[in-house]
Amino acid sequence: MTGTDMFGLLRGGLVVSCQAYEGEPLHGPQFMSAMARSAVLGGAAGVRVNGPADVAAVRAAVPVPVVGLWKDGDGDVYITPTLEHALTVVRAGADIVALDATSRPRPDGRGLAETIAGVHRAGALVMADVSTAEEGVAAAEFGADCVSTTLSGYTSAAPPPDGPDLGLVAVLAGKLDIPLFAEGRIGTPAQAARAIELGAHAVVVGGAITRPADITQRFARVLGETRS
Ligand SMILES: CC(=O)N[C@H](C=O)[C@@H](O)[C@H](O)[C@H](O)COP(=O)(O)O
Repeated sequence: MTGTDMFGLLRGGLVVSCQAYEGEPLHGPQFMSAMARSAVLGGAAGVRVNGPADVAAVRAAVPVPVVGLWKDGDGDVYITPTLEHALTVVRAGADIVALDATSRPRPDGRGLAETIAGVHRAGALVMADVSTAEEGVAAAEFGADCVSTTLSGYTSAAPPPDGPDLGLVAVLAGKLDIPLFAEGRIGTPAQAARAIELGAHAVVVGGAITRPADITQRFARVLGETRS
């Protein structure tokens, strides 16, 4: 499938990020493929999945585009930090590889353009996860197929803000001529719709849909305040 076809399938739609970390009750390919199937039943146009095992299981379980990534290492750059990680994610079956496209140095010493070219040679598309408008524009110049606002709020020591960075969505939508994905802390359908109005090609939602412990905590905290 060409990039145009792939992004056509995602236009105006919802990509559900299905991720659970090691140690969490839902960690593991069987749970994440069930989560992805549930998302597709609910109308997801695509899914975003972490790690080769989950990517392979989800690829086999759903017919929609799979955005794959591999969070690894304890450095600043942890979303698909090297070209080798990216190629492993492609081999696992991802259509699009999401990778850190911030201006920070990558641990394998490769530049972003070289990394993107390597993913293209392996037959997949690249989603550039950025934190600023400048990084998004640079990623497009370096050959990324699409940009996502994934890392806004996560590159400094300060805790991330509560809501999504819709300001960045608006600015990048005005600067890019490749698809822009709004991602990060989108917590309500209204915020997702607003991101599309502001020019996003599609919206990625994770925790608000796929993290039941966090969702439960939001309710339990409020009730806890009223319990004696
Ligand atoms: C910053 C980072 O590492 N983001 C990760 C990227 O894959 C995921 O942990 C997020 O769940 C995903 O971006 C969706 O965002 P949210 O869960 O806020 O809807």
